[in-house]
Amino acid sequence: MMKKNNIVLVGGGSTWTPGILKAMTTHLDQFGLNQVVLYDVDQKRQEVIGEFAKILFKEEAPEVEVVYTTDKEVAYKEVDFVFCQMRTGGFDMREKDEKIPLQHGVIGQETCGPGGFSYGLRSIRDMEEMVRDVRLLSPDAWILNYTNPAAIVALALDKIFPKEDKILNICDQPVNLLRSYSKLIDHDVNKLEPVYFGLNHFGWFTHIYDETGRDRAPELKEIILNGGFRPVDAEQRDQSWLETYAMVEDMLKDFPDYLPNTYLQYYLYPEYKVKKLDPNWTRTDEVREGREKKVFEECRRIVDNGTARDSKVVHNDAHGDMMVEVAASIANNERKTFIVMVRNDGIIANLPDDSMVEVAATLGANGPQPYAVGQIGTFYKGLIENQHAFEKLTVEAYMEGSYTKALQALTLNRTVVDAKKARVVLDALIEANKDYWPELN
Ligand SMILES: NC(=O)c1ccc[n+]([C@@H]2O[C@H](COP(=O)([O-])OP(=O)(O)OC[C@H]3O[C@@H](n4cnc5c(N)ncnc54)[C@H](O)[C@@H]3O)[C@@H](O)[C@H]2O)c1
Ligand SMILES: O=P(O)(O)OC[C@H]1O[C@H](O[C@H]2[C@H](O)[C@@H](O)[C@@H](O)O[C@@H]2CO)[C@H](O)[C@@H](O)[C@@H]1O
Ligand SMILES: [Mn+2]
Repeated sequence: MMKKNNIVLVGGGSTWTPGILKAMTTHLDQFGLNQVVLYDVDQKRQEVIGEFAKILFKEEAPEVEVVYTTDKEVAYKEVDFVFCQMRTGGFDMREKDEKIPLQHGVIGQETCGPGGFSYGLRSIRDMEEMVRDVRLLSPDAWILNYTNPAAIVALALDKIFPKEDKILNICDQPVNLLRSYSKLIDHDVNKLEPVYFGLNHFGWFTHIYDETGRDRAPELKEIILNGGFRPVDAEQRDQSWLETYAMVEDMLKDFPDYLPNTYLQYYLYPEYKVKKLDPNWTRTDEVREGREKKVFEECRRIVDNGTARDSKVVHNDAHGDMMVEVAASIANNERKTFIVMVRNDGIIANLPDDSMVEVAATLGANGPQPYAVGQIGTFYKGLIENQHAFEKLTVEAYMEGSYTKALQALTLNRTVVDAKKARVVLDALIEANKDYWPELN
């Protein structure tokens, strides 16, 4: 009989939580549940989503106990899986991460460049605390992390907890791209086998094999070069995401070797993207007026009506499916393939062992078993080594409280480059983050 798991969702008041919970109710035959706990530091957000969760599970899976709390002792007690998706500082701080760099003529983005650096220094602190708290009450739980910037969080956790073998950092962007490719070639996504290398939000698909062993990447590149690229769920996307996917065509024209992750646009075309971005209206504004508003209004409506059966907003997108399928693959030792972050240790032969690379791996009860990538070409090696140096210096700046390392990190980042600009942006971010960052001297 399938094991029934106790899980906790950290960042239970997240805009993604309803979709993840819905995915849990549709995957109960793959991932058994006994108890779902939602934990958040924000009682108000947690209550809205928590009351929605109670209704959803009462209707779809009444045997599962649902609890929501702001008490860590309740949240982390005897859990099998921690799904972590916190946002330290909330959307107020995301807005500053995006707008402050843009005010200085530099890319302002949640996970890339100075914005990612800024968010990274906030996330590390809370993520470290979460791991320590979880380990006190659930020493054997798997910690599945989605908190961004996942690249920096993954590297920091690897440095702070080098012996941990039950923390896995994952991003849903590769699977979203894979789903979008599958639509372009009208092929079942579950029958496509990707070969992928890079860092999080900084990688490339080299091959997309189908079940006959044929590589569909050349065909996909042709389709995108001739007809552009749209996400699989284009109808639900805001304009900025459609523009982001469209940039894949530009990247392929310039660098036709591989299919790029969408986030590479910020590193390859920083000047072009800065001109396109508006320092007074960024992705945070779009999310606040769009997803956040819709999700909370819908959850309140469901709570008022006492039923979630008629809900269209709380849908089951790639994000929720992947989170549950990852947990199921570990819980049932399914050894399915996912693209995840792991310590390099020779997987990409000519990159530093201590980088946290994003590659395809089978996932089972003993964790990820990555597929070897081998040597990568000079252009990709150069880009990744530079980005890894940025990530490593960011983590070291946090751990050592080092202003110099922070300045080095930002100067190295391809979205900044100029050291004088790096200093101005860093000083502005220090001021904005004084309630969150360690002191940098
Ligand atoms: N890995 C990926 O590919 C991926 C995909 C989507 C979202 N995310 C990440 O998921 C997270 C949530 O995103 P969102 O847009 O829904 O943000 P959100 O602000 O709506 O949700 C985050 C929640 O975390 C809570 N929180 C903050 N600090 C906390 C802490 N220390 N402990 C517990 N809860 C805490 C907040 O109160 C908030 O309710 C972000 O980190 C985002 O970057 C990652
Ligand atoms: O700007 P946001 O808050 O909408 O999204 C930021 C996240 O973007 C990526 O996630 C995609 C995800 O791949 C897809 O499944 C779908 O649900 O949309 C998301 C974006 O809207 C990225 O991988 C995450 O790391 C970001 O947090
Ligand atoms: Mn991501």
